[in-house]
Amino acid sequence: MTKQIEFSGVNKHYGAYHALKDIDLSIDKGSFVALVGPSGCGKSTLLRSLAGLEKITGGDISIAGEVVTTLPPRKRDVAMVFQSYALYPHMTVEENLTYSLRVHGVARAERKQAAAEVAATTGLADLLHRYPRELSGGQRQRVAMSRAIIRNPKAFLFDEPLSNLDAALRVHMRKEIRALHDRLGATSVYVTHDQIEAMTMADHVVVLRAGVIEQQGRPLDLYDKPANKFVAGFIGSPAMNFLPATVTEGGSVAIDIGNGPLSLAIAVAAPAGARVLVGIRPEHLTLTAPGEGRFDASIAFTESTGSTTFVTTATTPELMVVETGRRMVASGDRVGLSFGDASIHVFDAATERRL
Ligand SMILES: Nc1ncnc2c1ncn2[C@@H]1O[C@H](COP(=O)(O)OP(=O)(O)OP(=O)(O)O)[C@@H](O)[C@H]1O
Repeated sequence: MTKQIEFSGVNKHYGAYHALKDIDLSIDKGSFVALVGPSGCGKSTLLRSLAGLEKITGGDISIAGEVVTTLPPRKRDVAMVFQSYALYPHMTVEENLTYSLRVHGVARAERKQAAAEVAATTGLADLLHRYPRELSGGQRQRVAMSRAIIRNPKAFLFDEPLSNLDAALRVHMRKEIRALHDRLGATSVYVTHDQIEAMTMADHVVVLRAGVIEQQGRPLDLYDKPANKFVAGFIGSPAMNFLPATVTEGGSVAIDIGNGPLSLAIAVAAPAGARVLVGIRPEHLTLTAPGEGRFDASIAFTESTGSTTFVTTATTPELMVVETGRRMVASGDRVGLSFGDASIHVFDAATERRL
């Protein structure tokens, strides 16, 4: 695979604040990479550093084999798509699309042709004469993308482009952006705080926390083998349950919940007596009749969306169970809980690393 973008040892300080810490990241040509993490983790800073909108304070960034660390944004040949769309309100869609071509001295006829071609790809052909205020949110987002496409950049950089849209349109636009990426054979870097968006759109997900890459990999690899408690809790919805547990003499793990210690048929590489955290995803817990599961619990409350029921147990800590379909249980009911040992994750309680 050809590398299209490389961050090597990238650091960014805002005064005394260390916003990016030794970031090493390679992005394959043609791939769709999501940068995801909680507010303030540095994902926008990383994207803006790639675009040249922030000056990094250490390390290097390359685009298509060329070191661009000291180049200004316009010389990097990347196109940024923002959440705010950043359209010119006094220009029509066509003028917005062709603005960068006009600045670069491209002739009028050629500009018109380019706008018509891109508009045909993005479904804007009938809207070229309109002004941004005459468009819906989704259409404005399409104009913003079209304006990026028309420049034929080396990479598309998206900064939370869908956050202004309602839930249904967001789901639709995710597919549209991904389809466009595939059609163009583009390289895309996409910043989002929404792990579902990252998981569903990207080939490669990079999880950031406090300026550090906590883990990167294919979406389902992060789901199946989170490297630490943070990633385990961040990827997957609703979030993974964590239970305090102790490593037993035989190298197994005993959870302390419900009716006394519950031994799991797994082996961990930690000394007997070590404190660990057992992670179980809500979708890997199932409800049974009392006495027929691994342990019993009372139900604190239930929430149903019709297709799915979220059940919270009255245990310490409380557990979230996701059941598909409707479940005829109510708060106060006594139930059993079952799970397969293969679906268990174990983390060191002190370092929070996967064992
Ligand atoms: N110009 C600045 N001066 C000082 N600190 C800054 C500046 N810009 C960002 N920061 C800080 O750097 C950290 C990373 O900011 P960044 O915008 O990259 O976060 P983010 O992960 O994109 O968050 P969000 O999802 O909230 O946008 C934050 O703690 C932020 O307060």
